[in-house]
Amino acid sequence: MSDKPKATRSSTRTKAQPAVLPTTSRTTRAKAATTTKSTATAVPPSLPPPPPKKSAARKPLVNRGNTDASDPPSKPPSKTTATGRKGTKIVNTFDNEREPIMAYLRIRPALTDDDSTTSPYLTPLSDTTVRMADPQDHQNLASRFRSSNITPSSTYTFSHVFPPATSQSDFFTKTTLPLVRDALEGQNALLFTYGVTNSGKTYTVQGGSSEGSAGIVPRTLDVLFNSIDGLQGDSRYRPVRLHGVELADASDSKAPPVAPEPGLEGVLDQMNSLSLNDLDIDTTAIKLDRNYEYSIWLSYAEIYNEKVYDLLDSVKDTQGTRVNAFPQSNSSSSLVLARTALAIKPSPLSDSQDASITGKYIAGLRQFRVHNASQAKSLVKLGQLHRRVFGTLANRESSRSHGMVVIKIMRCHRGEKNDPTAVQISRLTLVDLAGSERTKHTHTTGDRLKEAGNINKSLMVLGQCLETLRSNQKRLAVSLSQDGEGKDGRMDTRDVKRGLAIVPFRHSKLTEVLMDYFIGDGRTVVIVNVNPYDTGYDENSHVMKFAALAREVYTTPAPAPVHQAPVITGPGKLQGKVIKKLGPLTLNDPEVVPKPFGRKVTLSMGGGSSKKQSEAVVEVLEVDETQDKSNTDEDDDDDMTINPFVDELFDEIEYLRLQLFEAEMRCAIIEADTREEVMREMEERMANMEQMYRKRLMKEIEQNELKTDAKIDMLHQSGLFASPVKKPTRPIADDISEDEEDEEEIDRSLISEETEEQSTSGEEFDFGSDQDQDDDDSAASGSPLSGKGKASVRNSITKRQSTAPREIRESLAFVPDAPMVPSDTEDAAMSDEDEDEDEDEEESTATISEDEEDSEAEENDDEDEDEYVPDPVPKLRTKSAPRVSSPSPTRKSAQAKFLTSKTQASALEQEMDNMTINDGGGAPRASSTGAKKPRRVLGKTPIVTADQMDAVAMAIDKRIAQSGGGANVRRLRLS
Ligand SMILES: Nc1ncnc2c1ncn2[C@@H]1O[C@H](COP(=O)(O)OP(=O)(O)OP(=O)(O)O)[C@@H](O)[C@H]1O
Repeated sequence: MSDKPKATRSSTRTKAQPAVLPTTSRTTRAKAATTTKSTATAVPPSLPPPPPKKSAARKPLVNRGNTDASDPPSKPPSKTTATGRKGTKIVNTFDNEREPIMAYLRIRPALTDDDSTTSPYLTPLSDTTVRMADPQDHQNLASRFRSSNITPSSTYTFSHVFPPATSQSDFFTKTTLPLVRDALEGQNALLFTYGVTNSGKTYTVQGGSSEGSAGIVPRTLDVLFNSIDGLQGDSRYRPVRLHGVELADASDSKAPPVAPEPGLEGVLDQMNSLSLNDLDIDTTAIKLDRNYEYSIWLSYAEIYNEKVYDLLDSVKDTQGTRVNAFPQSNSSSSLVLARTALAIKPSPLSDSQDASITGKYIAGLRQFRVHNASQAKSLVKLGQLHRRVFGTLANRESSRSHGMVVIKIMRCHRGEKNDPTAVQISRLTLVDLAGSERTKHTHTTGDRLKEAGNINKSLMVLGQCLETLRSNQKRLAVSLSQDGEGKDGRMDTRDVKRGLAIVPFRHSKLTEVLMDYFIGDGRTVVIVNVNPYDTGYDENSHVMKFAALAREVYTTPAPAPVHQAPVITGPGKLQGKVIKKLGPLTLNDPEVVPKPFGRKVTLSMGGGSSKKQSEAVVEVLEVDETQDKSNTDEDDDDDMTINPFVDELFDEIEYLRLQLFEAEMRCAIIEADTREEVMREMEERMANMEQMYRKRLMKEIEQNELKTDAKIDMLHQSGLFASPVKKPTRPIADDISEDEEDEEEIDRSLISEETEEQSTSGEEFDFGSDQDQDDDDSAASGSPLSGKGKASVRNSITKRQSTAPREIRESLAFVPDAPMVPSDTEDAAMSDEDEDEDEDEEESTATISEDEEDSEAEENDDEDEDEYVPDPVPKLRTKSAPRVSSPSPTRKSAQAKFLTSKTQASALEQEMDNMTINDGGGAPRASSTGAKKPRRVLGKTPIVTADQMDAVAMAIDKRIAQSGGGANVRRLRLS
């Protein structure tokens, strides 16, 4: 009797939320990756864990080989202590049992040519870390403006990373074999795959069709039956509900319906090749205590559209008759298949010793005792077929249902075969989750976000549950460490637990069914499947985050419960209950069939090289679970424990949560739309700006052309082109610039014209005459420059404005206002003006600010531009044209400047009058550069040498400098 398995559930297992020390290493990102590297090498997580101690009352498993090295070091198996803030030792009775959820990453290999040419966005960095970088980050505009918080590159840490080349056998050995061992030794275990569509979840769980590709489920069955070979007993009991056992009846000894119904088999066999490879057998065997007898029970459920269905139930028509003949394509009527959803119920208190165990079971889920692996695999195969018919045909592209293979292992000591309290039942649940993607191959941000609304509710709630569990565990650990102070290490966790958040297991069928695993009824493993060639970078980022979250949740692996007092249910009662649930359906009975939901699916068959393809239409009726009135007393008791107010609150929370989710989705969609709109608008604006600048450029080019034309016209009008002068005939001084040449050309031509005019009028104009003559002329005309010759010079000077140095133009051509336009008389008068007034004017000129000068320069520039279109010559003479302008400070200073300029001009004229220009034979009167040869001789035109021109320029400069306007001129020159 010493080996008799006791009711081993320790009191600590009753804690709903296992405590956990605040973890210092968040395992998600690179930071964690770097901190965990050293420990990861110490305990390679890839190694299979060492076999646990064989014991009926199993010790909690800690420090297992597959424990993530990045997690805080596990406590010793004995009572552990935590140190409070002031060093008080706190007894933490949970620490020795807790264990993080294991998360393994499996990277799918490249399957198509497209895949192999694309570079994967997932790079394994080590055995435990991967780097994920968005391949389109630099090209994709949407990713640049991504509205979500998804980063373009991240490093994630897992319990172990399996590269694409990992074989199915290797993967099974490192991830699932430890769980199979646990289950055989009486411990519950859960494994589920998580990933987007096409990432390899089904391949991982069920396997492929090639040799060696058998997945986790068939290998698990192989290992189980290899291990219990010779240890199978003929127990009088069978498992019921979650933890309970009851007396078996005669039907249990019958072979399970391992083959699909005849009619369906014919169709389905041809639809697709089945994934389970019967020839692919795993030969691994686990050494077990041979004092025990074992029996294996199998059930297969599906959660589809938030309803739970039994995949091992016979396919029936609406009359409840088993389908034996499948309609062919030529059949006039389509077959209507019906199935009823099963209810999820709380596990009765009588099934377990501990009232706080709040697990739930699928009421009415059929389970079959299987005697060998082949039988078991056939059942799984049948379930797969039913899943295809009822589930995935609604969406051929992807599995949208969660497939759940539940294997129950019942063991009892050989010496206590008839003692129901000695029976121990453990569960191993293998789940192939539906694709977690929010969308499939949608390329635009808006569409992708819109499809995000279709996220599978079950998976979302699963994530929420893990999140809540994690935060609760952290809070609990912190509270425990604080409460322990000053209490001699004793603590009461009840108060602490009252403040914890409610884990929303009830919000989805998936989490309801699996909840007992998360609250400490077994070990949990998450397998994350990723297809690194898929375009769903964002979706895969969510998957990675889910895995990271899962790794921060601690579960409490513990021995499966032994029922306290077996409910010996008579076969009739049990059978009747099952028959009531699975029996014939009558559509007229509203109680039995509350809300039938129908959909049509078309099955194709044949179509091979030799066979003709045919189709059959099957109408599937899915019925909600019945409100079973025939609950046992235990069930009723359990239902009573559910507080309706809490139920209401849950509903309210669920409603609010959905609303929040919808609102967030709407926000995200609006944000994405707005971003797109703004982008479009920006692009439009940029295009418009480009067009506008192009137009402006063209306009400027046109204007420049016009200016050039105007210049040419000027030159024409000045007679330069009319009486072309051959350049080679005149000597050109090397240091004379092009502009100066032009000016001189104009001057000479004007002087020539003037001289001709003089000669024709008989009037001799002598540049070399004395000052008296000039004075006479001045007196005759009332102005020193009134003579024709002077006028000519003046014209010449005016002409020079267009090409002369800027300062000269400034000083000579500036015409601020019409009333101030100088006439020759005014010039003379101005020259006689009061000296004080002149000084004032000069002063005001000197105080012209830089800005004003600039603005004036701009004005002058504008005026210059104006002068070119379309008749330049009159424009040059617009000095006398009246201008209307309102006086302004700028204008005033401009006027002052004009007066200065005018003074300068008068002085210049005077200077020029005083100059004596020698004839061709004479030497220049003033020459700073020495004597130079006359440039040319034009008829009777007096010859002006270069030296004379230089002398004139120098004189102008000098004069301007003397008159005080030099500062402005110099500034202008500088500008
Ligand atoms: N490790 C692997 N080695 C070889 N082929 C693989 C591997 N993983 C997946 N595949 C192949 O990739 C394809 C998609 O895999 P699978 O159907 O398992 O994806 P899934 O995630 O289950 O998709 P869904 O969610 O739509 O059911 C299949 O053809 C499968 O054979």
